[in-house]
Amino acid sequence: MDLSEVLLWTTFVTYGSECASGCGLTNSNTSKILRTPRRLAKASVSAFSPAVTVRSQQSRLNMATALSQEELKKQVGYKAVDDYVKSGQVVGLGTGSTAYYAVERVGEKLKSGELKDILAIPTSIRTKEQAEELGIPLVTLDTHSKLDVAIDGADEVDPGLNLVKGGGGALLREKMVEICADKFIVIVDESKLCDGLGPGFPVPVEITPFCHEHTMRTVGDLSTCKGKCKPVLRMGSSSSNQPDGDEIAVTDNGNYIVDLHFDEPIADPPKMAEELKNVCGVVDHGLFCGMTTAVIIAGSDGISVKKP
Ligand SMILES: O=C(CO)[C@H](O)[C@H](O)COP(=O)(O)O
Repeated sequence: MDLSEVLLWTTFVTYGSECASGCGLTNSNTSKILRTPRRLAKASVSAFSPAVTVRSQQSRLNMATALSQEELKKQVGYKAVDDYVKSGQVVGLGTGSTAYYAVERVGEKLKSGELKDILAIPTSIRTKEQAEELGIPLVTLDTHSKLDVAIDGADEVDPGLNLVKGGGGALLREKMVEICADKFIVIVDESKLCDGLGPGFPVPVEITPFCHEHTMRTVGDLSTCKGKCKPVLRMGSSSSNQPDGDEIAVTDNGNYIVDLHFDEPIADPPKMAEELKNVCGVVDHGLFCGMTTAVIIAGSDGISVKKP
């Protein structure tokens, strides 16, 4: 065994050994897996489908892929809590299928007594419900404007640790909470790393329902967007950018989401962030620039940490 194998094995024993049976990959638990990431969509669907009783060799392979990706999410979620959350802290709880495991770990450690006096601020209704089920004491930014740490997933991470977030539709609350944290810890598997934001995952923009078509046009005409992206109004569930319904998707805040589909990497994400923020009718957007304290990345070679 070389060093990377030892690290991977140690990590697996610590964070992943219960995953095959306990990470939630049962049909009754699929609702807890908050969003299926784009690269796993097909694998996960076949793995979760109750109708499939005889699996082909390919779908068994898909099942194995899904399991291992869930293991990776659990590893980073647990590690972020183990490394960064201490008793007495105010903690931001992210949203999504990776953040799910960080929330789970906080609940577990509070129950065992390993963590005490935690106050948590959830970034979505889904996360609030999960935290309440686990008995995690909750507060809001109204009473606690300063957080010690926030932990969340991301849809894309560029080499400068700028992020695209909001695939799960929680970008506004995520940004409001995470911007108030002393440390913002991002947890991803290595499929989320990219050379440039944009082409790998559409950039979500939360807009007011009032005159949303006008706002979409205005966004599409920005210098950083015009001729470079296609704005698509999110339909169906706000927690997925795959159209899965005929109604316009509505966020936890009662707003709509436009997903900006880019073919080429965004040349200047901070400039685009500033342009978007200046549009009247845009509430916020999924570009999280200069916010990251550390990214914990799970890959086939083990866990690594990147800092700016
Ligand atoms: O921004 C988010 C939700 O609004 C999520 O953090 C992001 O979409 C990553 O989700 P997942 O861990 O399920 O891939």
